[in-house]
Amino acid sequence: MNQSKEQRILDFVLQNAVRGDPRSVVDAIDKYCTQKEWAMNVGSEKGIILDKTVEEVNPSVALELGTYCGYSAVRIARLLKPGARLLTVEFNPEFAAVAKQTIEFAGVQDKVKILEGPSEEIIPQLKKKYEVDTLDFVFLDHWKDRYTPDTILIQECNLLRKGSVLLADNVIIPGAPEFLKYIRNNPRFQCTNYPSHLEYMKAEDAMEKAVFLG
Ligand SMILES: O=C(NCCNC(=O)c1cc(-c2ccc(F)cc2)cc(O)c1O)c1cc(O)ncn1
Ligand SMILES: [Mg+2]
Repeated sequence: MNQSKEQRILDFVLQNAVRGDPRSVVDAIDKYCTQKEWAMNVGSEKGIILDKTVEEVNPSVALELGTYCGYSAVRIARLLKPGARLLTVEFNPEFAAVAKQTIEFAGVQDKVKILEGPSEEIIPQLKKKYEVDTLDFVFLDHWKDRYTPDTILIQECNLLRKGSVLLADNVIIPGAPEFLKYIRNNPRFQCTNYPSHLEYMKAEDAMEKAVFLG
């Protein structure tokens, strides 16, 4: 049966990264996707914006929507303090299976829990089933037309607290125009735009940070 691109990326990580070294896993994926096949990881340039935001927030509980191969889960988890955790939601079972192996190879599996299923089903389970009180940090990187409904759902489920930080990937390409309109016109969020580029390409992209004001 033909290997998927995501399987090829994982194989490259297993062959070229160092087990237990998250940085080497991130670098191996970036190398493969630069030299061999493009893939929708947040990438190294936007990855620095992600890193800085995670370091600034220093979350105890972080949520990622859209795990894909686990690249950003490894980037986030490697920066978490002892006892902090990342919950990452992936709808696609093949992606989730690859991400699990990437996360384990990087050695951050104790900090990361992959939740398989549609975000609209999982978000309402976070408090009771996954023992979440509030989310300190949310990275939105899943289907771009889910950014707005899931941000509304997260608020309806009372998962944000004063100072919770949302960071959204791809607000220019593929684009999340409705999300930008929603979040920038919502007085309960303080927004900041971070211009960047599409992963592994020259095309312009950007990330949007939104701090919940309570
Ligand atoms: O999360 C799910 N898909 C990936 C979302 N992410 C993207 O679509 C994405 C796309 C691009 C992108 C940019 C330019 C281009 F020409 C093609 C793709 C870049 C990115 O950085 C992304 O993050 C998903 C799957 C599924 O089956 N069900 C529910 N959700
Ligand atoms: Mg993305």
